[in-house]
Amino acid sequence: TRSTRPQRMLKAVQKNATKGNPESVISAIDYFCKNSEWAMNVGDEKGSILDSVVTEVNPSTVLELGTYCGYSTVRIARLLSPGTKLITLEFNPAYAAVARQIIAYAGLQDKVTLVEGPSSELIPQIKERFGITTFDFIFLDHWKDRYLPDIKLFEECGLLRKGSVLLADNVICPGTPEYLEYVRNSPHYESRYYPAHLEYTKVEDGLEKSVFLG
Ligand SMILES: Nc1ncnc2c1ncn2[C@@H]1O[C@H](/C=C/CNC(=O)c2cc([N+](=O)[O-])cc(O)c2O)[C@@H](O)[C@H]1O
Ligand SMILES: [Mg+2]
Repeated sequence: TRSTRPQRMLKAVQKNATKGNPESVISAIDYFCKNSEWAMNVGDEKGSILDSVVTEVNPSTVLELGTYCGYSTVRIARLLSPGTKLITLEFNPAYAAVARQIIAYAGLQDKVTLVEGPSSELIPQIKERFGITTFDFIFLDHWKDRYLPDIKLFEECGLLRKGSVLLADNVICPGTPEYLEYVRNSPHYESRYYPAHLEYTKVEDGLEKSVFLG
């Protein structure tokens, strides 16, 4: 049967990137998406903003929602200080299988815990399963209608502390209007929009950074 786009993306990484070199994996995926097939990775422009926020926060505990092929997982994990690991949630087993191989190709498997399953089920289990009390940094890039219910789940499960940073992809395109309205109007968050473009296109999109105020 015909291969899937994630499988073709993995082949492009194995062909064009250098094993153990995260930068070359990122470049190989961006090249694939610009020259072969568009794919819903955060991309290079928004990826640079992601890099700067991760560097600024320098988090000890990190959560990503929506691994997909692991592009943003690699971007984040490559910046974490030694001994820090990130947890990434992905409920599609086929995507998770590709992501594990791309993360391993980058040599970052020891800095990543990929958990297969839906965020709604996994978020309430995180404290006991991974010994995490609160997250310093959370990257949201899964189904757009899950952003709002999942941020409320973070609050209910006590996974946020004063200063926790949430960074959300696609707040303009495809758009997450309910989430934006919530974080921009809630007295419990200080929110800021980073304008950019939808990955590999000229369409407007951007990232919303929201700091939990307690
Ligand atoms: N509740 C959940 N728990 C765990 N994993 C979950 C989940 N919901 C979705 N996922 C996974 O997260 C990824 C979905 C991303 C949706 N992004 C998108 O739909 C998207 C679309 C465009 N676009 O259309 O231009 C551009 C973008 O940057 C995008 O992120 C997929 O890998 C999916 O399996
Ligand atoms: Mg996205």
